[in-house]
Amino acid sequence: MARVIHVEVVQRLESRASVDQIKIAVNKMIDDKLKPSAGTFIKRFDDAFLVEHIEAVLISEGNEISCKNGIFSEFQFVYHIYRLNDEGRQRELLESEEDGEELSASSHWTLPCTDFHGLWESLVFESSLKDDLLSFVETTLLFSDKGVDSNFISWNRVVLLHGPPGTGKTSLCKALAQKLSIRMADRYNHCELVEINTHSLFSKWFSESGKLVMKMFSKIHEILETESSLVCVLIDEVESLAHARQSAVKGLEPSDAIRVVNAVLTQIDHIKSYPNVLILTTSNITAGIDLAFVDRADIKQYIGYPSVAAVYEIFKSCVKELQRTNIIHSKDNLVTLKLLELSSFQPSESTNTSLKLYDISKLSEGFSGRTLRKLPFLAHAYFVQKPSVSLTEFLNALEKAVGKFKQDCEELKRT
Ligand SMILES: Nc1ncnc2c1ncn2[C@@H]1O[C@H](COP(=O)(O)OP(=O)(O)OP(=O)(O)O)[C@@H](O)[C@H]1O
Repeated sequence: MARVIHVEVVQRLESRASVDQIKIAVNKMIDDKLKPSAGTFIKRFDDAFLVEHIEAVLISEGNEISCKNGIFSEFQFVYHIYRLNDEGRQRELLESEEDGEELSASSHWTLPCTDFHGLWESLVFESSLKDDLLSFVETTLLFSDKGVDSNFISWNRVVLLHGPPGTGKTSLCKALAQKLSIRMADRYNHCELVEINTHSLFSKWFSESGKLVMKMFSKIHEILETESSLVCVLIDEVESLAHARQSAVKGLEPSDAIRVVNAVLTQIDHIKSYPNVLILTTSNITAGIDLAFVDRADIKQYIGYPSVAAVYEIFKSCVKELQRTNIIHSKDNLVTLKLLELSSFQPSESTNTSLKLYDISKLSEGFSGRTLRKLPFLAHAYFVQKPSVSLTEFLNALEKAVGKFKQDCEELKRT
């Protein structure tokens, strides 16, 4: 059986080339290249047609794909050719009839969009977490689309990602929506991500806020009426809905609060009946959240702190970005962790810098992804302070930044 390889091609907005023309040109590029790097965007092309029409190509699956030895013939290529929407975030403002004040109730993106381009690839998790999540959701949408009776096989379209702060939950939801819009473009020709701003919903209590929530959801209903549209609704920190409801019940919040929460929950229940909706939720608490629709989520995925291997990959991607921008001027490549393992972590000319980064990664275990992505910046700000450095100098600075960060955390704990 052939293994599927996804070839995601970003066509330039102004390009009028046909799908077939693009497929032929990209296929040739794959054949010509000795080792197209799987999992990273290819942005430089030799072929004039590709330069004119294509922004980037991404080949997913498999790390060691080499075409010269014929391995490619065992794969089946699935092409996803798309253009990136560059309109950015559209805020939906709701206006109070009472005093004309505006409330930013939700944000919308038409997908796939520039804002989330490459987000999926930038997130590093254990083994197959991302692929499993994508397959779960694809199956969910397929079952809904085919009208499988949920009395026989039960499933629903709710995903809950939970875990400590800064571990990439929100980013993963947005990246997942973007990936679906690319991979399922055959089925859905319009895809939208709607992020409900729960915080701003509770920031000010309008007496008519329940009505405003209904107004906001009526637009989502409108999109959902078109079968070929997919709407991904993101509710970040879903526990804030449960908290607000509990506080309201205990009389700690104004009665308007409960009106907003109930309106949101009722609306979620309504839109859940559409087969072309996906509800993505995140939470920083792992204990049960008192909300029925979350409780019934099929996919409850814990997202924890990155392992040493993931830390290494995250740092490696940061180094690559600093090399691309010439802040690190030496072009020496860091090897993959797999290669370090194969060399039994033995120091050699080709592994020394990678081993240094591996040691720094071990020191950084237990940090969130958000902290890890900030550390290279802090390393430069505190310990480099010049426009361009060698990789070794930079790694020394990174090690110091990790030490300083740990010390700062300790001091914070003591105060
Ligand atoms: N596993 C990871 N791999 C790569 N980058 C990560 C990872 N986790 C977090 N990040 C980085 O940290 C940033 C913050 O992540 P995000 O806001 O998605 O986390 P979160 O879990 O939703 O946090 P919070 O609960 O505080 O909202 C992201 O922009 C991303 O760059």
